[in-house]
Formats: sequence, C-alpha cells, structure tokens
Amino acid sequence: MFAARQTFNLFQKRAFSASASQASKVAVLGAAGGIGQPLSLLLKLNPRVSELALYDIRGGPGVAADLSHINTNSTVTGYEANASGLSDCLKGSEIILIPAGVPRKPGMTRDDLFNTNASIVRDLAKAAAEAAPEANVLVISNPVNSTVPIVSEIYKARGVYNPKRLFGVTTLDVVRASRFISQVQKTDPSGEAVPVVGGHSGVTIVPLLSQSNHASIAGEARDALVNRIQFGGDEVVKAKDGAGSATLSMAMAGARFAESLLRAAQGEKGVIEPTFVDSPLYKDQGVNFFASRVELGPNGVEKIHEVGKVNEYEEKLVEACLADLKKNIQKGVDFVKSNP
Ligand SMILES: NC(=O)C1=CN([C@@H]2O[C@H](COP(=O)(O)OP(=O)(O)OC[C@H]3O[C@@H](n4cnc5c(N)ncnc54)[C@H](O)[C@@H]3O)[C@@H](O)[C@H]2O)C=CC1
Ligand SMILES: O=C([O-])CC(=O)C(=O)O
Repeated sequence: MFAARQTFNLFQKRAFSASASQASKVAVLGAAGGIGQPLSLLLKLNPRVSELALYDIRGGPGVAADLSHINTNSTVTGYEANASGLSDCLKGSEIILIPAGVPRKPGMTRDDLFNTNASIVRDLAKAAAEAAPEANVLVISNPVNSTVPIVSEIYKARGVYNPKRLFGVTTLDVVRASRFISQVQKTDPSGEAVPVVGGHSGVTIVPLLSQSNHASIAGEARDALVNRIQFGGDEVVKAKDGAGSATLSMAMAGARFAESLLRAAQGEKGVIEPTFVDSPLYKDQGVNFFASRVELGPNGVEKIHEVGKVNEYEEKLVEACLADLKKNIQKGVDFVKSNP
C-alpha cells in the first residue's frame, strides 16, 4: 500500500512539475470517451487544476464520481447532458478541452469525420461562446484542420472571437515525432525535439527533420520516418481494428498542452508548444490557420514562431501541406456559413 502510494506520488511529480497552483477551472467536453476519460484522469492528477468540470452526452457524472475519489485537492463535477448542464460546466472555465466526436475506423480519413463532428463542435462552440467567451479553447475533435475554423467562425458571429485563445491540439504529432526518431536513432526520446508544422492530417503534417538533432537523415530512412510521423494516426486506427483511434497517447498529449497553458498563465516565461492557431505565417497565400511553435502566455498566444530554415525536400512538403490545408480550412468556414 505504502509502495503504491509512493509510486503514485512519484508519477504525479514526474508527470507535472507544478509546485503551487492558483484556482484554475478546466472543462472537458466529451469526457466519457476514449480520450476524455484518461485525459480527465491526467488533469485530476495535475495540481495546477483546482476544479475539473466534465460533460458528455452520456456518462459525464459517472466518470466524475469515479475520478472524485482520487486523493488530490481538485474538485470534480460531472454535468447532466442538457443545455443547462453544458452551460454550468463551462461557466468560469479557464480552459475548455474538446475531445467530443466520433473517431476513425480503418479506411477512413480524418476528413471523413467532418459530417458528424462539424455539427458537434459547432454546437459546443456556441455554448462556450455564450457561457465562457474568454476561456482558452483546445480543439481535439477531428478533422482539426476544419473544426478549429468552425469554432473561430462561431465566435466571430457572436463578436467574441479572440484568436489568441483558440488552439488546435497538434501536440501528438510532436510527441510521436520525438518517439519515432528516437527509435530509429536509438536515443532517449526525452532528448529529441522534432518541430512539426502545418496541420493535423496526412500530408498537412510536416515534420522538419532538418531542425532536429539528426539533420543528416536522408534518402529512404528520411522518407520512411516522415511518412510514419504523417500517418502515425493510421497505425493506431489499423491496430485497434474498428475500435477507434489513438486515445491514451492523445490524452497524454492533451494533458501536456493544458499543463503548458496553465504554466504560462501562472507566470512561467518561455513556454512553447506546437499548435494550430490563427496565424499570420501563410495568410498571404490564403491559409489563415497554421501550426508552428507558439509561445504561450497569460493571454494565450504570446508569439507565433516562424517555420524557420527548411531544406528543399521540406519546402516541397510545406507546399503540399498548404494546398490541402487551405481546402480543409475553407470547408470549416463554409460549413458555418451554410449551417450557422
Ligand atoms: N487532435 C488529435 O491529435 C486527435 C484527435 N482525435 C479525435 O478526438 C475525437 C474523440 O476521439 P475518442 O475519444 O477516441 O472518441 P470516443 O467515441 O471514444 O469519445 C467521444 C466522446 O464524445 C462524446 N460526445 C459526442 N457528441 C457529444 C456532444 N455533442 N457533446 C459532448 N460529448 C459528446 C461521446 O459520447 C463520447 O463519449 C475524434 O474526433 C478523434 O478523431 C483522436 C486522436 C488524436
Ligand atoms: O488518426 C486519427 O484519426 C486520430 C488522430 O488524429 C491521431 O491519432 O493523430
């Protein structure tokens, strides 16, 4: 028992190196799902979170009751699946994480999820714009390249859009990139950082190996690694064989991003995460959202970093990315126009 507690405490310390916390309410919409449950668990273990608010169309209160027995200080509340439940869940939130929606099955692209997830994200965004317009919104639901523009259009229509507070969560792409490169190079993944820019699907995921510790990787080894990073999600979809997509690694990635935002909000300087944001980098080419390294601060986005120096091979990857990304973003914008 003592050993178990020691292990648990050690996990908490390792997972989140917070010392003090100020009051931070974090809401999870889609909290009973494959991502929502482990994500909520990790947030319950994070001492920077003082209040955890869980909403789902089914099972929110059950997940909350379960997590509420964990002996960390935060309160956990599950909300009923109705309009007032959603609104109460959102009110006062500093961070709203959205993993609500359907996951892929083998043979599907993320874009194939659009028809179902676009309206789910739109409706949740409407509720968030109403109940907590100043919160940071972290969109996990796919296709991220389109769901993030959907949220921005909903906020714009209500006059509450703040581009510094809207984030598409692309953390899993860099988590994978550092793990995959460490497997090839036989190194410790914690020492590997591969910038990944662009968007979050297929060729819109652009790993910049030339900016990693292993810039000299070339030829087939480079192509295979880039392909694995771009299509890492498919590996999990295939292995789960109809039972969904990445959930546990995504929960870790989402919790890491939320932790980074809380660290930045609580005054830490120099907190940088890759994320898909309203970005000036390729606006001149009609691409209004783009993932790159972003410095976070108390107001959300503090500074959007340039892509930086890329080689000829990566230039081509960026070109292919921009073409797809532009269409994905437009699809989200058009959806809200026709389905406000
Ligand atoms: N951004 C990223 O890197 C990643 C994104 N995803 C995406 O995350 C989403 C969720 O994936 P999973 O958790 O595996 O799916 P899941 O099906 O296990 O869970 C989704 C949850 O959302 C809930 N839900 C559906 N409509 C809702 C609504 N209107 N309000 C509140 N809750 C609602 C469902 O009841 C369910 O509990 C998918 O769209 C998936 O593609 C998955 C992995 C990585
Ligand atoms: O592949 C999927 O559908 C889920 C996802 O976004 C990922 O694992 O990166």
